Amino acid sequence: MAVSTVYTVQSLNSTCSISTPSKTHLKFNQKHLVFYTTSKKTFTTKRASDISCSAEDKTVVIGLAADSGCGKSTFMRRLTSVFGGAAEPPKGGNPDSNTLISDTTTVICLDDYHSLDRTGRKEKGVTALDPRANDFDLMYEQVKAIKDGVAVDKPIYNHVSGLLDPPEVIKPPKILVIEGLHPMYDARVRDLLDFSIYLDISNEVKFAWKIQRDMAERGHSLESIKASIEARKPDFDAYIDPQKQYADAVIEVLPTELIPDDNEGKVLRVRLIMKEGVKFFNPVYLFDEGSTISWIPCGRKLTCSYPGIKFTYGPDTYYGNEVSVLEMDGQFDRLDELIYVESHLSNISTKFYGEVTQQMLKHSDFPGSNNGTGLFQTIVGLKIRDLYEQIVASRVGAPLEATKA
Ligand SMILES: Nc1ncnc2c1ncn2[C@@H]1O[C@H](COP(=O)(O)OP(=O)(O)OP(=O)(O)O)[C@@H](O)[C@H]1O
Ligand SMILES: O=C(CO)[C@H](O)[C@H](O)COP(=O)(O)O
Repeated sequence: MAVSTVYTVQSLNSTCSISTPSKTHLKFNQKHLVFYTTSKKTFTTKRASDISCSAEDKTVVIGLAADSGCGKSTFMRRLTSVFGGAAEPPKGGNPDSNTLISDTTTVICLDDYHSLDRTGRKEKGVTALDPRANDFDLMYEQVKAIKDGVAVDKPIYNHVSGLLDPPEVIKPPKILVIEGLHPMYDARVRDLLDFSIYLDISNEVKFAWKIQRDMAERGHSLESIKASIEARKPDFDAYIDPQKQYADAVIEVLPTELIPDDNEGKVLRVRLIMKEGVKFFNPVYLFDEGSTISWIPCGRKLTCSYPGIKFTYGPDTYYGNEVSVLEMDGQFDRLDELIYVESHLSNISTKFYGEVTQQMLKHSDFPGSNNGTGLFQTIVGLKIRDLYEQIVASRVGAPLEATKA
């Protein structure tokens, strides 16, 4: 007889209210929770989306969207560093796993939800950016399950072989980051996100970064890089780029305006676009919240060589939403002097004076450490830590969801 039970899922961190026969065992198997009777025979299955779990200890889910080669991995390294501890692939697992696990965070790559492997995409004539090459039902079911404290068997897309490998177990972490092409594409997945970020790299800059990586590190020719960018563009414009309208924070990377007709693409103008009114997220500001400010910090306290550095800050609208925008054009000559800039920024969610500068110095070898990309990625990392801590604090004392009769 079915009875309503408040069920603490074994070895997981959540309490779920599920209608089951008493003394059943639970296991998450791809899209479904499988209920076993004590004799271990499969009794029934239930979709993860039909289960309600208590808020306590629920995984906080962060979405990071960007095209390939746009700095997601670099951003992830900065983010996990803010929480301390190294992020590593699952121990003893598939060496080609795309997952990175640290004490606090688990980063999963949404490429793992490609439903078509490399050959399948070629046969069907679709790119990996096309929604038809991705399994959004499974993505939703599994992210929902993890958020509810249930471990999942997540598939692995192997970038070396281009095949779908056997799945790996993902246990619910404190913070789950879903990074890739489509974290905000499917409305159901989007609704699971506690915070979302879009890395918006302009075509000129994307091209320069791709050349740097794929020519220097992967031996691709200039023509093949150009052809790959061109081939992806229609699907990028149709399916990836529109996600930025949903992001709580966008890091936009553009060519500098400090050098007239610059075509080198080395000096960057970076804009941190922060949505107003997002729960647990207070946008960063320069000098005076809500004002419009233009600031050139170069002089006695900040060494700047040509073309210098310019900050701007102010309110704006972005896809119909009220936002605050902090912009940095130019690059730092001396990273230790960043403390001067840091001391003029507010709401940066540091735990001690100079934490942004410390993080930037710690990872001075990461790409973008001398400009706004590194600075704003570090700040967003600190804001995510703050958001996580606020969510956890808000849950203390939150009542368990009532058991359904
Ligand atoms: N802020 C930056 N400044 C300059 N170059 C950068 C920056 N971020 C990334 N790059 C360049 O772009 C390349 C790709 O960066 P990264 O691996 O972080 O991107 P990704 O989005 O994770 O890529 P993929 O999805 O293809 O694995 C780096 O090797 C580097 O050459
Ligand atoms: O856009 C991508 C996401 O990073 C990749 O191109 C996609 O995952 C397909 O992978 P591969 O190029 O290895 O077949």
